[in-house]
Amino acid sequence: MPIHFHKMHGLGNDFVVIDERNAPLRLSPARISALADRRRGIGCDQFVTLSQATAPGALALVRFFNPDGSEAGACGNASRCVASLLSAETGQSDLTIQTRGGLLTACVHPAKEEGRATVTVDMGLPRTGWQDVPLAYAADTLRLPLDGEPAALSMGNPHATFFVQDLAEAERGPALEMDPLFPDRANIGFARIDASDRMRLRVWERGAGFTLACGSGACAAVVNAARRGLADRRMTVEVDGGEMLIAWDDNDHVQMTGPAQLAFEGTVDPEAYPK
Ligand SMILES: N[C@H](CCC[C@H](N)C(=O)O)C(=O)O
Repeated sequence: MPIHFHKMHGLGNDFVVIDERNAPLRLSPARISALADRRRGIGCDQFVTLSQATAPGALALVRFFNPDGSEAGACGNASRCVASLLSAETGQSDLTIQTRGGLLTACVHPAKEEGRATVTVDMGLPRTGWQDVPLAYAADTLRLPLDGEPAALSMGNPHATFFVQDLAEAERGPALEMDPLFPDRANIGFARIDASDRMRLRVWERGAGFTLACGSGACAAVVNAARRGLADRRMTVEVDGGEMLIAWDDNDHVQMTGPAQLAFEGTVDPEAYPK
């Protein structure tokens, strides 16, 4: 049976969003991977499903899948996109979504253009324990025992941030994702601090490769920079696809503000893809 999907993006980090709140689809990882394929499927950096929330007050349970079929506990850019969809559906500008990483509240700012919104998501508390990331063994998450001494934390998904002068170092991303220090693999960020309130960031995403933007990676990079005393708690993060504003508030929650854009809608028959 053909199903409806939204194709959306946040700063070029792109998503297929499927609403299965009324009819659970139970797509297998192989099928998600096939649908996410850019040549043989619809193509996306993350495949996103909305199902019935189990937490009171949440509008949907939102799950994020990488093109390799693995599941991520958090995705900042997709959270903004889903919030804008649910806001259009309900008329609410403040809303809550449930993710594997926890409950997230979002504020959808009044749209200036059709199909494009600016959204702030409270991405919650960064978790800096070595078991939170997780790491394979106890180590200081402020300076991991790896060449370049990245800092690591969880935003609901694992991130390591390297502070570099030259973004060409990002070519180390693929090998670092698989480093034995990260039993669940990790998203690997390379941040160049350009001013106390500005950084340039590239992220090699676990299960997805380089993307034009990584919201949770931007949150992690700003928190890690502040923890290391390298920059302010509020920064503009420039990624390949544009800019996000990240603020690590006094209550330690991380607020992420950026765009959410609808590209197109369509229908697809999942049965036509390998199981
Ligand atoms: N693009 C996403 C992150 C996806 C993370 C995923 N690659 C993982 O395995 O954790 C973001 O905007 O936060």
